[in-house]
Amino acid sequence: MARDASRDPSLYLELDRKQWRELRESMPMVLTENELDQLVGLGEQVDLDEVADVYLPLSRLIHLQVAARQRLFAATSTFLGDRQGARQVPFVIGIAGSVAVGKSTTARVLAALLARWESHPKVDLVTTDGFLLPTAELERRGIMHRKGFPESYDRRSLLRFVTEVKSGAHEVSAPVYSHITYDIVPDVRHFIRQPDILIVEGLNVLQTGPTLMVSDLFDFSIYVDAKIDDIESWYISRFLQMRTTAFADPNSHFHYYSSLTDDQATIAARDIWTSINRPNLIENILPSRPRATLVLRKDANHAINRVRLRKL
Ligand SMILES: Nc1ncnc2c1ncn2[C@@H]1O[C@H](COP(=O)(O)OP(=O)(O)OP(=O)(O)O)[C@@H](O)[C@H]1O
Ligand SMILES: CC(C)(CO)[C@@H](O)C(=O)NCCC(=O)O
Repeated sequence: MARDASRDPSLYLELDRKQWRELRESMPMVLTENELDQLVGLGEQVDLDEVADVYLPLSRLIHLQVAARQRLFAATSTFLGDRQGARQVPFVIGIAGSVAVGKSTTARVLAALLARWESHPKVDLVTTDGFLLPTAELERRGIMHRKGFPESYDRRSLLRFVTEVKSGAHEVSAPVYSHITYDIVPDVRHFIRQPDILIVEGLNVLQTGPTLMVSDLFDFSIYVDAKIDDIESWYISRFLQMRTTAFADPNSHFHYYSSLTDDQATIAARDIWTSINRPNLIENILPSRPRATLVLRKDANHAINRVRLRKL
């Protein structure tokens, strides 16, 4: 059996929440309860204690790394004899993890905290959903049932997009995905204009391959982790809740599900989980976990109680 590098104690530091929280040092709490409520997704349970214990130390670590990374870029610039002097290169953070694990909430909370630093106030967030192939193309390729798998994305466009942002392009745009229509929104773009920090959130962003991939451009990466059975139950309960929220919209691709009973909806959700999202987690997402700079591990109640940091 292949050796699992993530078990090598010399590469990683495992900390429980109490140990991690001490690394916050004097970072002030900069979010109010109200601001936090706007950031937390359906079914997620981040509270101000978790922001203080988990996200503030993380914001401090990333802030230190942004400064260090600028010095590294400056070294290359000196080597090249670049007379313009070093420019600020956007710092790119990848956030990976299963469907329904809470990546987008993590991304939004982190973006809000990082934007409070004076030295890097402009933080942008994109999700790789926008780089899914349009439904018509997924159908043409016969892979509608593989949505979220690596082959369902336009990976070349995603790589080009992040490369352009990092190269300092004045304006770069990404396509936009709608969970309501379950498809790319025609003629709508998300514009990014020279951010200090770009967060790229998506299931498979930590994947590597024989060619250059978006993961090669990350300066820091986070994997949001939990037990598979816990994520399944979060997926199912979010699905049940969506009957009266997102699915209730007559335009929703899933509108039909809004009229299902609890039992019927549970069966439907479990079927989607078992046939699409779980296999993707096992085959593609979990194997990318050892690569993450930081793993945030959640317990069944969604609380982040363990952190694993790659120190080398
Ligand atoms: N079918 C849907 N209809 C409407 N909204 C949806 C649907 N599926 C997911 N969402 C919402 O879209 C956001 C992102 O969900 P998505 O499935 O892309 O990611 P996820 O991996 O489940 O996200 P997360 O890890 O943030 O829970 C979440 O806030 C979720 O509540
Ligand atoms: C859009 C993705 C792929 C990722 O966000 C996901 O939410 C999705 O639609 N997965 C396909 C199966 C499902 O509807 O859960």
